[in-house]
Parts: sequence; structure tokens; C-alpha cells
Amino acid sequence: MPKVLVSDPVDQAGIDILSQVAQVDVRTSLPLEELVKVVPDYDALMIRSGTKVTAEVIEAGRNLKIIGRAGVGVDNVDVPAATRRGIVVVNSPEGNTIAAAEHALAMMLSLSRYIPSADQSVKSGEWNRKAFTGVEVYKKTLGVVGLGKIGSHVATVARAMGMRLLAFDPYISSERAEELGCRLVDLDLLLQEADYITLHIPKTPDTTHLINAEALAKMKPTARIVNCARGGIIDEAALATALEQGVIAGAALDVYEQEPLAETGLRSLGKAAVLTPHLGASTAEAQVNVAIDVAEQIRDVLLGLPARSAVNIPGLRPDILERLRPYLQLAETLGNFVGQLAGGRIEQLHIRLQGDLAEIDTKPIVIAALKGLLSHALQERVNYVNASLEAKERGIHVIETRDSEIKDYTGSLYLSAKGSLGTHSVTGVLLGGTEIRITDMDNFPINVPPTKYMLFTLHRDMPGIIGKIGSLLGSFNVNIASMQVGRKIVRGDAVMVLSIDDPLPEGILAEITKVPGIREAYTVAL
Ligand SMILES: NC(=O)c1ccc[n+]([C@@H]2O[C@H](COP(=O)([O-])OP(=O)(O)OC[C@H]3O[C@@H](n4cnc5c(N)ncnc54)[C@H](O)[C@@H]3O)[C@@H](O)[C@H]2O)c1
Ligand SMILES: O=C(O)[C@H](O)COP(=O)(O)O
Repeated sequence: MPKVLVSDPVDQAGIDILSQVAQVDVRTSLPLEELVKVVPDYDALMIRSGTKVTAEVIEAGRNLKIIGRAGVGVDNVDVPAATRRGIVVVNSPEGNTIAAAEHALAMMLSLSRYIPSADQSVKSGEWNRKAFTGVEVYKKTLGVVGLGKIGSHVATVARAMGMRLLAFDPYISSERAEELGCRLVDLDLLLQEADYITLHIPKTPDTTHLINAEALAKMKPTARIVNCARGGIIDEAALATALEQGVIAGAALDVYEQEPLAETGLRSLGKAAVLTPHLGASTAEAQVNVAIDVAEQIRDVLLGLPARSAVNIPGLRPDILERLRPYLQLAETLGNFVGQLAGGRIEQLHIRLQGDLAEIDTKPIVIAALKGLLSHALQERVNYVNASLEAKERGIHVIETRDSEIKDYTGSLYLSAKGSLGTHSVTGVLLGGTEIRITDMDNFPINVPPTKYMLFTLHRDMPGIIGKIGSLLGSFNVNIASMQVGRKIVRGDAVMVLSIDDPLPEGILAEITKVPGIREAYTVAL
């Protein structure tokens, strides 16, 4: 009988499902070294946000086949390490949506009426009605940052409470925002106009410290902010200072840069701050939902069946998957790449299978390309099962074509995306059947392997330009790992591709575009 380790508190409903097919051991709050010691015995691990499934744990879990996260965020799991080991990682993308949305709304009302501080005051023997005069949310403006599942529900309820709604989400169409009664605006306008701001976005390099001192300074002195998404989206030190100095009026936090919350200035902010210990998903209903959702997937994978919300592998038949794996990787990488070049709001994706590749099944390739295209916006939420649906809901028009006549290399994949930054294209091949090479970008021939951080310029092919970019990057302490230029004609238009060791520091892209001869500059992070 397979063995499942449940290392965080999950609802009994999930344990009952697992017990039908496996021996289930519930051992919560295990220190890391203990977890590393016991994990080799287990075929599956079921967790919430408490257990940190590091590369060390994954390495030790030599029998692990699946890691099930009873919740949404898999940021406590080293997913690339699991993928490399062939371990399926599954989550429950929707089981706690309502719980998290209701918690954000409760936090907004708690902030407005000082409920936690008033409660404390009464319990300590006081009867102080004057200190806790609040404000109403009715007819106030709520700025929703991230109009996905949780943000949409918050918007729907807030609208029913008579609030005016603004939303910032670069990956959502204005039609979808209008359906929810929201005016889609840019972040600056939202910061300036909102009385309340609620964050419902994933934590990514783009959203880390999105709310920093500069953003806080743009907000009204009466504004209040709620973060029930992920710690680190708000710069906590800047927030504590802003609250102390009256830059804004209040903040309610459920998530923190470090959890459990360390001794920080946040704990001594009085009634201007409402703090909860990551309780967004902690309702009876959500815990039953996520436990059942994830336990069923663990059971299915242990029985050799596919999982419906796999974060890291396609929901395709294992034999097909094995055969197509390198092509799926190629399509996903190119999708991610071209999606970033074309900007957030993608309207159209054209996928062309060329040469020998034209003979393989298009469907999984299209799904993989869409998964890559949406991964910047949706992170672990998008998988091979929901990529097509997510693309459809975002109004992305997909065109699939094949051309067996195009014979550059034996087979190649061409993707072209039309988005808010214009139309961009990329072509890639598999060298030796496994190694990805980008062979064309925006119709300029190149030959580069994709790397984690890349910088591209479209420029005039003229002497000195490469040196200028090199010096500029050097002056910002950016190390160049490799560099290549592609051009169609001498002294005409050209493209430069640089692999860099770290993400580009803020502001440098604007400096690059000021260099004479540079027309456009883009970064891609894979
Ligand atoms: N506190 C909790 O216990 C709790 C519970 C559940 C979920 N969460 C967190 O809540 C967040 C939202 O979850 P969800 O299920 O609604 O996710 P979702 O994927 O449905 O929605 C996220 C939205 O954010 C948008 N987005 C991505 N990058 C953005 C950016 N840079 N700026 C603006 N918008 C951006 C996406 O387009 C998407 O519409 C996640 O971080 C999740 O981990 C927390
Ligand atoms: O990502 C999630 O689902 C939430 O952050 C909830 O985390 P939890 O399961 O630890 O409550």
C-alpha cells in the first residue's frame, strides 16, 4: 500500500479519501531536518503553506510521486526541483477563493470601524465610544489590484455595498472589468483615487514591493490598504513608516514578508493596522473544498491516473506526454518568451508548426504555448488543463497552422503574438532532440539558447552601438553572460540579444532606449 505524509493540518474529509488507497500519516509541524529524515518513506506529501518543500526535501523524497498543496499558492514548494525529479505538484486553484475574498472584505470593514481595537478595549474593561468613530465604505472608491478569481468576487460584493470600483490588471480586458462594474485604470490613477485598495495578485518579480514608499506617497492620506494576497507585495518597512507619519490612514494584512511575522514595527501601529496570521483560506468550507480537491488528485495519481490541476505537467496520457515532452517544453518556453515581448494584454497568438514538426499533433503544442503565454500573469494557476480556457476567457484568438515546406532545421516552431506592446514573433528548434534554440526573433535570424534573464534591442546596425550598450550595462553593474546580433542587411535594422546574470535594475531600460540608434528594448525573464 502506498504511503502519504500529511505535514500540515488539513480537513479530515481529505484524509478519509486518501485512506481508501493509502496508509496516511498525519505529522504536522515537523522541523525541516525531521521532514528530510522521514520523507524517503512516502509516495505522496500533502501540505498547506506551513511546510517548506525545499530542494533538499525533494531530493530526500526518493519515492515521492506527488506533492499536493491543499490551497492555491505553491510558493512554499520548489516546483522546478520537483519537476526535475518527475514529481507531480498539484494544487486547488479555486477551493478557497470565496474564503480569501470574504477575509479581504472583513479586513476592509475592520479597518473602517476599528473593530479589533474596539473589541480589545471593551475586553480590557473600557467603554470608549469616542476613540472608535469610523468611516463608511458606501460611495467610497475601492481599487482592486488583480481582477482574477478572488479580486472578481471582492469587486462583486463591494459593488453591492455601494462602492465605486477601479481595477488594475494588465492581463484582463476592459470588457471583463466592465462586466464586474470596474473601471480599468493604470496603477498610478488607482493609487491616487482609491479610498480603499485591495491586493489580489500573485507575488512575482514584477509585483514584489509593488506597493513601496513611492506608491504609498501617491495614495490619499485617508486611504486604507488590504493585503490578503502574498507577503512582500507591500514593502512592510515603508508601510510602517507611512502609517506612523500619516501618509495613509490604515492597513490590514493577512500575509507577510516573513511568516510567522517577526518582531517588526507593524505590531505597534495601534488601530491603524489590522493583522491576521494568514487566515484567508481558514474557513470550514474552504478547508473541506481544498482537502477533497487535493486528496482526490493524490489518490488518482497513486492509482496511475492523471491529475486535474497539475502545476508542472500536462494532463495528457502519460505515453503521449513522454513522447511530446521536449516539444511541449519548446512550445511553453516560446509562449512565455513571445508573451512577454508582446506585452500583457494579448489579443492573438499564431502558432505554426514547420518542417517535420508539422506532422505531430498540434493540440498539446497549442496548450503548451498558451500555458507559457499566460504563465507570466497567472503563475502556477495556469496548467495544461486550464490554459485553453484561461486564454478563451481572456479573449485570446488562437490561430494554428502547419507548413511542412519550411525546412530550416528539421522542424521548427513559430509563434507570433499581438499584444499591448505590438506584434512580435519568435521561432525555436530542438537541437539534438532536446536542447532549445531560438533561431529567429521578429524575423531577424539569431541562434541563442533561452536563458533566465534576457535583454533584446531593435536597433540600427551601426558602429559603436554594441559598445555603448555594454558600457551602459557595466555602469549599472549588470554582468553579460553572452551576446549575439542578427541582421538582415548590413547597416540596416538589427536585433541584439544579451543573456544577463541578474534581472535588469529599474530604470535602465529607459536609458538603453535613449542610446542613439536603439529603437526598442525589451527584457524577458524565463
Ligand atoms: N491569504 C490567503 O490565505 C490566500 C488564499 C487564497 C489565495 N491567496 C492569494 O491571493 C492571490 C490571488 O489569487 P487568485 O486565486 O485570485 O489568483 P488569480 O490567478 O485568479 O488572479 C490573479 C490576477 O492577478 C493578475 N495579475 C498578475 N500580475 C499582475 C500585476 N503585475 N498587476 C496586476 N494584476 C496582475 C492576473 O491577471 C490575474 O487576473 C494569490 O497571490 C494567491 O496566492 C491568498
Ligand atoms: O495559497 C493559499 O491557498 C493560501 O495562502 C492559503 O494558505 P493556507 O492553506 O496555509 O491557509
